[in-house]
Amino acid sequence: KKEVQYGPVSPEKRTDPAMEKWRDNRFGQFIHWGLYAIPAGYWKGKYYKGAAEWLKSWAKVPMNEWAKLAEEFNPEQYDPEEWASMAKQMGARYVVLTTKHHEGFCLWPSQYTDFDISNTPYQKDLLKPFVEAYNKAGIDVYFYYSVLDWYHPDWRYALKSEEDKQAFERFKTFTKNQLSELIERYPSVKGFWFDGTWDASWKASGQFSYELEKHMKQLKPGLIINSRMRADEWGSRHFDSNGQMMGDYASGWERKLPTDTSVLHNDWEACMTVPENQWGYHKNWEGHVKTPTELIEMMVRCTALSGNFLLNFGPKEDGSIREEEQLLVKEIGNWMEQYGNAIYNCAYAGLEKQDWGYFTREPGSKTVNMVVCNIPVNKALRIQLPKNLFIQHYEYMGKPLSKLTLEEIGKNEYFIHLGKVKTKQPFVINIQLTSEKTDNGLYQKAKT
Ligand SMILES: C[C@@H]1N[C@@H](c2nc3ccccc3[nH]2)[C@H](O)[C@@H]1O
Repeated sequence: KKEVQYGPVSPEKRTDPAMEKWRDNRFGQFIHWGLYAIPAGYWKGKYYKGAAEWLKSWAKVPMNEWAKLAEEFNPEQYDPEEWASMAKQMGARYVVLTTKHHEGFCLWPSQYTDFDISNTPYQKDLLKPFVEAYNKAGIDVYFYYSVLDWYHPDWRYALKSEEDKQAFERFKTFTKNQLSELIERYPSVKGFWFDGTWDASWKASGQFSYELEKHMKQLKPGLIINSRMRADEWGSRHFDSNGQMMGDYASGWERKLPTDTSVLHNDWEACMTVPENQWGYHKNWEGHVKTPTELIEMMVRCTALSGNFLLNFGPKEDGSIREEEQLLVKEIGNWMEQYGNAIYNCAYAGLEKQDWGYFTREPGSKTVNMVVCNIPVNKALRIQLPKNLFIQHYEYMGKPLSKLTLEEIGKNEYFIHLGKVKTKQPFVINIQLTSEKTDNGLYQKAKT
């Protein structure tokens, strides 16, 4: 065990109401919006296939040229009420919006930089109406904030000289000032999603990130901060040098999902793009665009492993939402309307995973949700229960199933026979578990 002075600030599994609400939310909307939405993946007529919010880097654009984009940023179609109503329709219970991405441009009028919304034709604060609209829709607001800042003259990737160290001290003060400013200006914010914290300079600032997390939680008790914000004094990120998670939930799951129950030890969240790797708006998505069904299954997998799923949207420069994302709002929204109870407030059910899909369960409930994503060729859904549990009741809410029959096929082992099924989306079967074996003729031989 190593001596770690600047590791976790809060306990690993907070039980306060704010953290319980974070867990209950389960499904969130990520929004990446900034100057990068203007060029949208093209620079001087050339197409760049990399992530659009990184275009400055791919096209090697000098900052004084990139910063000129602020002179044309004027999102006249920006309508946060419309965004919030779409998020509500989709069933998102929280939202994470980029206040400042790696480009350093701030969507709010910051007193600590001139590279912000006040120096654009639009001028007005974008965050205030956003926070109001989403809160009014009952959706919790979180702020994404990139430590990495390509615009700020005192940003350093590494601390190689005394000059670097002095510059980075100024940069850390700037960072603390901006974060305090965001909490003070928008006090209903529920937490921060830090990014851009992989460089040596930040890894050498473990004590600072420890004290910054403490400072922010003193400014706003209950604040929720992701593990990506943190390094310890040894440069270990997300988890300190003794493996203790820093921050309030593990946020290393970017465009990838966990596959086993080892994640259960901590709260965690996976963030996901609709195309393979685009967060900011790109005019032409290349390659595979995930379908609503794929994204629904990812969300279910996260819930089944007690994690959150954060689905990304990249609004256009004018503030409008692209067609593909509008389709997701509708399709995912329909599914959540019918089956959201298998997601919200749910978590790992404690049952052995089966190939046909996922079990989810509201902690402490006797009802287990079977979210069926892959109908077996024999149309029989296998269930293996722990030895002291039995199925007392089972039902399907919704239409696609004609009838279900339950067959006991072994010790605490069952088949649910589906009969005729017609469905295009995953569906949910509820089973009631009981701890005593009731023989109410439920276990009739299956009529297959
Ligand atoms: C949530 C995502 N994190 C940013 C990002 N930058 C990266 C640089 C290297 C490897 C992964 C990265 N993810 C992406 O731009 C997006 O904001």
